[in-house]
Amino acid sequence: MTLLTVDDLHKSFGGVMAARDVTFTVASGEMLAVIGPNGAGKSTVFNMVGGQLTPDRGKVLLDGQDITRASPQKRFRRGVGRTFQVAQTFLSMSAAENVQMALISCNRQSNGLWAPARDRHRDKAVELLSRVGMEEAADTPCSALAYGDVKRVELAIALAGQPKLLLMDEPTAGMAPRERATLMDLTASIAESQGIGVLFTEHDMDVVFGHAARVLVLLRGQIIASGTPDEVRRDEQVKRAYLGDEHALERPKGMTPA
Ligand SMILES: Nc1ncnc2c1ncn2[C@@H]1O[C@H](COP(=O)(O)OP(=O)(O)OP(=O)(O)O)[C@@H](O)[C@H]1O
Repeated sequence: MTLLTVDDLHKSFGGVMAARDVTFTVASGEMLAVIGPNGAGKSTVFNMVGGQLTPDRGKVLLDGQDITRASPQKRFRRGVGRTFQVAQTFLSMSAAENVQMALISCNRQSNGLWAPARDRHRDKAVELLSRVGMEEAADTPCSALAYGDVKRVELAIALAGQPKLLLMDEPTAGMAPRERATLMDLTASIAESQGIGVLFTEHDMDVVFGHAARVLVLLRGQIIASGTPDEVRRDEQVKRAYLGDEHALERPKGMTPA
């Protein structure tokens, strides 16, 4: 079922066409990666879906509803979630407290008085942490967790908003290769089991070709290819776009075709 429809988006900054004729869809439960060399327009497209940027032309529909001009907050309420880094100031709080804060905020309750809030949504928070395999770390301060585990908490925080569509900007940046695969396997299985569409940008080609169901390639603001990881990897235009980085599109060792 089509969840997100992006239709003919255009965006320019002064003389720079950062996005043009950008059209694609994301289905429920599908992982779609947006890739391209630096400056290709990935963030621009991503931010037009998230609501941080308004397109000059074109439409963004979620579940058939036009959200092109909706604020990020309104999109969030309609089901567009986004992963955010656990803020430095929240690192001293436990994993559960971080998720509880997200639940309090989603439920639009005051979080000004922390003491009474401590128990609010505790069970739900632990349940969300269990979905990302972090139940046992519920009471551990995020500052004491390994980086990959903090990323899982961030995923639980994003899930607190019950997103239909999850936007992940460079989700594995700064992670070790094995941690990257674990996080993306987890994301893919949650997306599939809960019917969440995932749109992510990523520079790491192992993550892209190992975890995306479909890949969209941008170059100078335009989609130059889209398809399965193998289709995209074989595409001559894509190979040329990555010229000078001839190993970027190689299949990671031991991987079978997607
Ligand atoms: N706010 C802005 N003002 C002016 N130009 C911008 C702005 N945002 C993006 N651009 C330009 O638009 C083009 C696309 O940028 P964008 O950040 O979307 O690319 P990207 O693919 O995300 O790049 P990277 O991989 O380096 O993050 C670039 O030429 C960039 O310089």
